Amino acid sequence: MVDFRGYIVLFFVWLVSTILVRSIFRRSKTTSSLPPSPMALPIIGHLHLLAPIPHQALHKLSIRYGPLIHLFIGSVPCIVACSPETAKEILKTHETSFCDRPISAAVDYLTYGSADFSFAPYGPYWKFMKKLCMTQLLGGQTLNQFIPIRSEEIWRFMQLMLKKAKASEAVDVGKELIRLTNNVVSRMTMGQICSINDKEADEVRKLVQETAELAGKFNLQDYIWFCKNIDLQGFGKRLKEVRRKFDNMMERILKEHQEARKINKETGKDYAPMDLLDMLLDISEDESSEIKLTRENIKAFILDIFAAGTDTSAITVEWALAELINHPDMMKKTREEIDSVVGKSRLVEESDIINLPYLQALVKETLRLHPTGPMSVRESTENCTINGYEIPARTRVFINVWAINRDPNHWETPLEFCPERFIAEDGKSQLDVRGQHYHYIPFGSGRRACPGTTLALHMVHSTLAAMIQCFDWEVIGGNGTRVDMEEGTGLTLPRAHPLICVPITRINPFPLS
Ligand code: HEM
Repeated sequence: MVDFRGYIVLFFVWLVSTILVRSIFRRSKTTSSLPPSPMALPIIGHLHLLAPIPHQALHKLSIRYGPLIHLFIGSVPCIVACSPETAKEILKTHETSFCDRPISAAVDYLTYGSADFSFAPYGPYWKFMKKLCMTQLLGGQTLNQFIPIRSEEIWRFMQLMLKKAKASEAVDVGKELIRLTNNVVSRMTMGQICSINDKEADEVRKLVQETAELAGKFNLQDYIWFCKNIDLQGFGKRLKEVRRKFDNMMERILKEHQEARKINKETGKDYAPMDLLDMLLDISEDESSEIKLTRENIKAFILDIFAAGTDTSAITVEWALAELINHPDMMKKTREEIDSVVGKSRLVEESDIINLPYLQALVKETLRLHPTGPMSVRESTENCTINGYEIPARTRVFINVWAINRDPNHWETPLEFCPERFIAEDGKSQLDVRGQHYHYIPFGSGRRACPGTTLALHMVHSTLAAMIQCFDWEVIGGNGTRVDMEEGTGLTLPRAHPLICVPITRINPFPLS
């Protein structure tokens, strides 16, 4: 027994001294040329400084330590860029050194060994998929082909709101919006399946939510070197279960698609791809394709689109509505604009958006203060010098989009919600969202910027416009009129408290239905 205790004491002495030697060695080897850094703790590094909401905590640190900070999350070296100037250095001047994304154990497992697009290293496969996204999968022609899907789903959502309004029932706005965007993405990627069957749609939604949660969870195995092979938090079992369910669903849908394609071929019917899965299957069967898409690539790509494309757009609409409820003058102005362009006898459509500059400015201002990708994460692929500091290869890079979008050196009264800042003198909406201006990068910037920007803007504008055109929104809870704007925790900047409202019908553009 005494011997055993002795071994335990020896083990702890060894552990503590190893940690100290590692941290001293790490410091003396690197501190001179790295960006400023707060004091780190052994083992966890600066992890304790990131709570409760990382982008907010990092913003506070940057006020004290400057726009480029060096941190250790556990034993992983990181830098954080919190100003437009440092973001430009990383995203433009030295772009090619920062085109990779770090891959966690959970992401690697969920994406079939990083067979996806969002986390693929910057190389031939990523370039092939990016081109495909921009020209086919998420390109203008495909998005036009799917206009009926988006209008039908908005129509279904509005019918539900009408029903709630009639019964004076409260709605969890965010939850219903996620249902809407999930239906749109499901139908675009895999066809009718999910929208016909509500139970199936709910299952997909739960699966996507759990995937996002697991991918975003802090996993000790990724950050603490001696936990690398120990699953102390028990994530392994949950990951296996989620991937098993997702894989079963995808295999079933893939088989259905393949059978339908076979019948089409046999009967010699005219064939046009119906959804993204069809397009991906076409490419995977194309012998002359420069890259052969595997079944894993296809499944992982679909997962990417769900994970990146559903919550982000839904939560943006929820934040925009919350801001409008708190700013009745802006609600009135947006409504007047919609009424004057669209009238009161039909529902606003995607094609109207171009004529609604105030609505566009409103969405831009929402994306400035509430960017649903609050931090863009990259990894350096080679040694690089930024602002005179040496950034070693394999350093994790956080671009704090949330902090940059409210930088007081670039924005007047940055914390105020003011869509007018996006209206040019000629009355048109100004300042593009696509990463050309480094003080406003809600969709990131450069080669790895968001490929879903156009789809997201279509969804956000038309859903929000329809909600404003047809309903007043009476807030339940809080003080009854003002909505609490506290941020919650999560990868996509969710609200801390759900937005619960009773819709009150203002105009009903579906009188006969
Ligand atoms: C309001 C909605 C959205 C916001 C705010 C948003 C924001 C972002 C941001 C900040 C990034 C990282 C960019 C970078 O590293 O520079 C990103 C990447 C990405 N987004 Fe979006 N996004 C939205 C909607 C969508 C939609 C609708 C889709 C697809 C259907 C999508 C697909 C992706 C993909 C695949 C990536 C990874 C790209 C790559 O690694 O090359 N996003 N998004």
